[in-house]
Amino acid sequence: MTTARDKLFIFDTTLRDGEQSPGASMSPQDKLRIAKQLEFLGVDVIEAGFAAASPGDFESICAISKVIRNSTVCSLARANPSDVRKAGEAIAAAPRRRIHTFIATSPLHMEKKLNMTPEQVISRAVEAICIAKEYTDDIEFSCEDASRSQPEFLYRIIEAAIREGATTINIPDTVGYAVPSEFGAFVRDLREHVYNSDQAVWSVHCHNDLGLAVANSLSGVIHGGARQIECSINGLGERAGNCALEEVVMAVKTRNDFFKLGVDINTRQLVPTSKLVSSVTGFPIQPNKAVVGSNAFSHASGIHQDGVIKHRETYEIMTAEDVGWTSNRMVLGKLSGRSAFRQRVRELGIPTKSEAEIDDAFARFKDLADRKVQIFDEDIQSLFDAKNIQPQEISFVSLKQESQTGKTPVAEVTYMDHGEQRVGRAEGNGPVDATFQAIESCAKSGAELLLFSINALTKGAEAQGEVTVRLSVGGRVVNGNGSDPDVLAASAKAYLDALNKLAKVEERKNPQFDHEPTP
Ligand SMILES: CC(=O)SCCNC(=O)CCNC(=O)[C@H](O)C(C)(C)COP(=O)(O)OP(=O)(O)OC[C@H]1O[C@@H](n2cnc3c(N)ncnc32)[C@H](O)[C@@H]1OP(=O)(O)O
Ligand SMILES: CC(C)C(=O)C(=O)O
Ligand SMILES: [Mg+2]
Repeated sequence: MTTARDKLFIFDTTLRDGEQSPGASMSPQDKLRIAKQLEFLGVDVIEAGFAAASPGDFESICAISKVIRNSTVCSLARANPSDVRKAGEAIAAAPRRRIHTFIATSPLHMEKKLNMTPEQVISRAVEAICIAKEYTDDIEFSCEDASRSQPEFLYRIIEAAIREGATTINIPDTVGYAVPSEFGAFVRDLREHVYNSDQAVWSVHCHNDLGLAVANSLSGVIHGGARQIECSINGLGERAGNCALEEVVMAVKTRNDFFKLGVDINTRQLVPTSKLVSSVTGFPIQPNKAVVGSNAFSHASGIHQDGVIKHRETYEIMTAEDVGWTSNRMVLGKLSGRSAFRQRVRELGIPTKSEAEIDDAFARFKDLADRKVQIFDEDIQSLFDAKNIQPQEISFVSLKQESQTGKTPVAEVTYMDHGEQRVGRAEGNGPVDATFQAIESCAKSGAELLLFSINALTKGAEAQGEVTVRLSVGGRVVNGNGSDPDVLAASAKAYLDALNKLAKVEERKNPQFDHEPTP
């Protein structure tokens, strides 16, 4: 447990600034799911929305306030009485509740946007804080566009805000204009010149227009003395986004020797939270994204793979498990070496008689990798299978489909499993899903579908469809392919092909593998 002095508060704004990402609008149900996950992750504050923005946002903050118990629930409000009252009403049910009121303080914004004098801006801020006090004693005040504001004006407005009752002072780099050393010094200068600065927690809110949001936030903490960082999952936010929560948290944790600050975040929930936000918003996570990208703990080059196999820390500064991945990953390709190849062969349970046999297969592997971008487990298997081709044990027989607009599609798939005929029938979200569910109703493999793609093998409406599915079970990943003029039949064939490959991996690992059909 960390003490108040050395604790760094994590203020999550995925549901407010995150939703300002063009295209990232979230339904109230989605927001509630994300809020619960953020609470589980352990964030100190959840900025649940902007109550005055719409009746939907108001209701969604109310709903979140009713269920969240361990994080503070916060609503944003402009510095006007009606926004502040709406925010206060929306968060009323939360045991820990905060009103976050803001007004722009840069000459540009005050003159061109607000059309207010600096004195009017100060009195608006003070009035908003005064009204907020009717609803809570946890009040945050933000000087929007602070990094382009004049320090002398900021001293005055911040002093007035704290005097009126603001308990957190947030310094936003609203347009991502700051650079790290300058921003840290800027926050420190404000803290040193505001006479009552010690009566509030100082916070930073950095945007990523120049890709500096995490660096600026950390500088605000280490050089400026801020003790709250405003951030969002996957760095979601207005324009180029906000400081990414997963990055800033792991920076502080991994370099605790330098930061010496406590963050009470359950880091094993970072990847699940990132995946949830990505699936709700439809914003994919780039593979090379720090911490939560699929490549963040993947090693593709032989020298690195060899190092990691010998001693993980040679090329990893965090563990994959600590941020919520199942494990790190060795990706086999043309840059891989013998070490990683040998390890994968063993993991797949492929029997080998000698090092020479592995060397021989490795030479063929390099040749294949020169021609194929990604090498999957079944490609490795096939290097050894070439001499010992086994018949397909699971094979497609026929498919019946019932699809009609407005009705749930139903599929019936007949297939052979080690000599037994199996017939599976199921409904699904679409015809392809119904087909896969029908197979799973018999096969019960528990496989997760990682990829589904269709290509036309020939031109024209009668084109043969080639389907690829990628399945994962217990860390094993295989691809299955199927082709047929009927893309649904091609999909069923591809799924069954992948199940075949999974079964072969099991057979190799455990020769006693039971072929009895599932009842
Ligand atoms: C930096 C940030 O991220 S700030 C948060 C940004 N988020 C959002 O804007 C999302 C939610 N916003 C909305 O739904 C709408 O903009 C509303 C409901 C808040 C306001 O809608 P409208 O009343 O139609 O106003 P509109 O959005 O066109 O203009 C904003 C008005 O607020 C004023 N304003 C802007 N910021 C502030 C502030 N912090 N305090 C007081 N007034 C402000 C503007 O000067 C403008 O006033 P004007 O209409 O008198 O010129
Ligand atoms: C409302 C404030 C904190 C904001 O989002 C910004 O200035 O970027
Ligand atoms: Mg912002």
